[in-house]
Amino acid sequence: MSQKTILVGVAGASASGKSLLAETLIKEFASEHVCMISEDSYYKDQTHLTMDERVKTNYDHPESMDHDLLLEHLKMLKNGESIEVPEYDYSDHNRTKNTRHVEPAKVIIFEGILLFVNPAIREAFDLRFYMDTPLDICLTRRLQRDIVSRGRDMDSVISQYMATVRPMFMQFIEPSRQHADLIIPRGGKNQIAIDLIKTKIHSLVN
Ligand SMILES: Nc1ncnc2c1ncn2[C@@H]1O[C@H](COP(=O)(O)OP(=O)(O)O)[C@@H](O)[C@H]1O
Ligand SMILES: Nc1ccn([C@@H]2O[C@H](COP(=O)(O)O)[C@@H](O)[C@H]2O)c(=O)n1
Repeated sequence: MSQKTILVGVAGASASGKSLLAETLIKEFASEHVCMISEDSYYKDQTHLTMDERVKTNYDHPESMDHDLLLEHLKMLKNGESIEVPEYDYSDHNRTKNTRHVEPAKVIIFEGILLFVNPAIREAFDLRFYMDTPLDICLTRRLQRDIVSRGRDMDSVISQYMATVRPMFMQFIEPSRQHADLIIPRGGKNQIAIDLIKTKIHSLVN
């Protein structure tokens, strides 16, 4: 593909609405080639660990991510090469054996909590957005989502939140907002923000 791929990064707290914003943008660009990749696909392989050990991993610390592979993939997409994105299983706390083949589309939206922490990774994005959603709303949404879709119970969500999710947000994620081009309040249903982002992406694509 000769056309340059625009790489968009959406960061913010867990359950702040990153995926919803990305999915909304994909729908708005209906006829064009836009796709989404989750940073969660780049959690390190944990096949060598037992399930008891995997449960104890701090999934909100940058060390839990294979950011080397993510950076390599960002560079490959920019060079017009396709990538094989690992598939992640939250119930197993591990990558599966499957991958998703992703072609260098016109626009690729990456969403993830730690995307703006590593300088080389954040600089690979043409546009950087940060979801500014109050933490109490994020926790309420995370409780519902993790129990319904990620195989968790209320006690495990709350104890993980207190032990790692909130402290790592304070240490790494919240400070990384300074690297965003645009800070988005009111989550993934903020239609004015969506319209502004669409206009900017259109101007970069054309
Ligand atoms: N503005 C919103 N209003 C209502 N529910 C929302 C809103 N934004 C996100 N959600 C819901 O909250 C949950 C977490 O949102 P999601 O986009 O998956 O967060 P993230 O990708 O940041 O972890 C999902 O179930 C989603 O549908
Ligand atoms: N095995 C795992 C892997 C990740 N998490 C949590 O996911 C959150 C990031 O994903 P979002 O879609 O919420 O942005 C992160 O806060 C991790 O705690 C997990 O619980 N288990």
